[in-house]
Amino acid sequence: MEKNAKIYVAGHRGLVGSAIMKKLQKKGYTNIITRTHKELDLTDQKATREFFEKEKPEYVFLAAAKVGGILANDTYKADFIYQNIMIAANVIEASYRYGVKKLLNLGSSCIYPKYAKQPMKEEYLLTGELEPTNEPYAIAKISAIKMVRYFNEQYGTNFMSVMPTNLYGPNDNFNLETSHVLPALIRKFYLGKQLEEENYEKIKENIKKYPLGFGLDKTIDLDNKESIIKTLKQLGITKESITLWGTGEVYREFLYVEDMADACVYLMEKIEAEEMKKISPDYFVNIGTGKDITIKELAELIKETVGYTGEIIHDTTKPDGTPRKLLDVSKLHELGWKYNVELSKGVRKVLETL
Ligand SMILES: NC(=O)C1=CN([C@@H]2O[C@H](COP(=O)(O)OP(=O)(O)OC[C@H]3O[C@@H](n4cnc5c(N)ncnc54)[C@H](OP(=O)(O)O)[C@@H]3O)[C@@H](O)[C@H]2O)C=CC1
Ligand SMILES: C[C@H]1O[C@H](OP(=O)(O)OP(=O)(O)OC[C@H]2O[C@@H](n3cnc4c(=O)[nH]c(N)nc43)[C@H](O)[C@@H]2O)[C@@H](O)[C@@H](O)C1=O
Repeated sequence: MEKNAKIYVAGHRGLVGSAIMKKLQKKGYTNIITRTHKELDLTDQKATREFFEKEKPEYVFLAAAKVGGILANDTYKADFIYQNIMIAANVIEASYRYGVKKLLNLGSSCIYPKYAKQPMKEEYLLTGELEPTNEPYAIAKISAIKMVRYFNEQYGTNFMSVMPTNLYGPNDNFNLETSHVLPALIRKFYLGKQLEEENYEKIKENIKKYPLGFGLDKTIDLDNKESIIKTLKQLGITKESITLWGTGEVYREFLYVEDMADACVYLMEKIEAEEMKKISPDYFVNIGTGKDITIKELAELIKETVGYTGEIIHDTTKPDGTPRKLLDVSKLHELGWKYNVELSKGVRKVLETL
């Protein structure tokens, strides 16, 4: 990729998109184009084609998607399947139609079967039933992977996909209704700690910065201590305890988003679709650390890091999701890339941004 190549980062304000932007700017790329969701709704085929026709990007990072944690995926199933299929279909087809040189499509580790053998190799795709809580999202992600493959096969495009594990980092989604587990737990323990120390000003600041979700932002009175305590209690956050969803017995793997951005730029710079085809006939590679922990262990790590002294409670009325989804990252290592930021360090870096 030439330093003045025209690069389009779709989803540039999101967790991954913003990290890719920072990485590209740091590496001296000077010609990056972006559009906010408001400026360009990628579920709109006409608008997407008009954008590509006008701007003619040479390289595309497809990091725009409707994304959320287990509760959001389980609640808004139609939105997750429709919006993600449309975004992928429109961007991949327009990239072919307007001659994009190379496209990197972001999938997800939840494309693999619920009970896949661990660690999961790229070839395990579509070898078993999916995890119901995020089946819509997974189907949309699998469709995008297959679109990349079949555009390459039929039209000779140079497109490829990556399958990241659970990602976290600065600029994450901290809305306690729609977020993933890691940002949710960092925020829950952080707010619990402020309650222990009666730092109501810090709590007020945090709630002004990030929505709580569940409609609570409309009902909380930030100038009333009782209202703050009552509202946080509804979210399972008190001085005495923090409530987690599910049994806490399931395993998850976590990759710091700056590592993810580094891997995406590395692959875009160094790998062509034909090389990716040697890894998988569907032109994709897993991206992760190759290490996982239980949600219980994750909660203990975050509790320690934050310095919260209360108890941990498990609300087993909430879903666990898939029992484990550890990625086999041996192919990624063969391509010459390895993760850098350990979980304990990444958690501390996120805590600093709260
Ligand atoms: N976070 C994670 O743990 C993982 C993420 N991924 C994948 O990485 C990619 C990026 O995810 P992540 O950064 O976490 O998600 P975010 O939600 O942080 O960012 C997604 C971005 O896409 C934009 N967007 C959503 N819908 C549209 C639309 N219709 N038109 C234009 N823009 C839109 C959002 O804008 P706005 O907010 O304004 O709507 C947002 O800026 C996704 O493909 C996701 O599936 C894969 C595995 C794990
Ligand atoms: C990233 C990837 O993977 C996502 O699936 P997931 O990993 O199951 O999502 P999750 O991070 O929300 O949950 C992980 C585990 O953690 C538990 N858990 C405890 N306490 C909280 C909690 O407070 N919030 C959340 N969200 N989970 C909690 C929760 O019950 C579950 O057992 C897809 O949605 C999809 O987005 C996808 O592509």
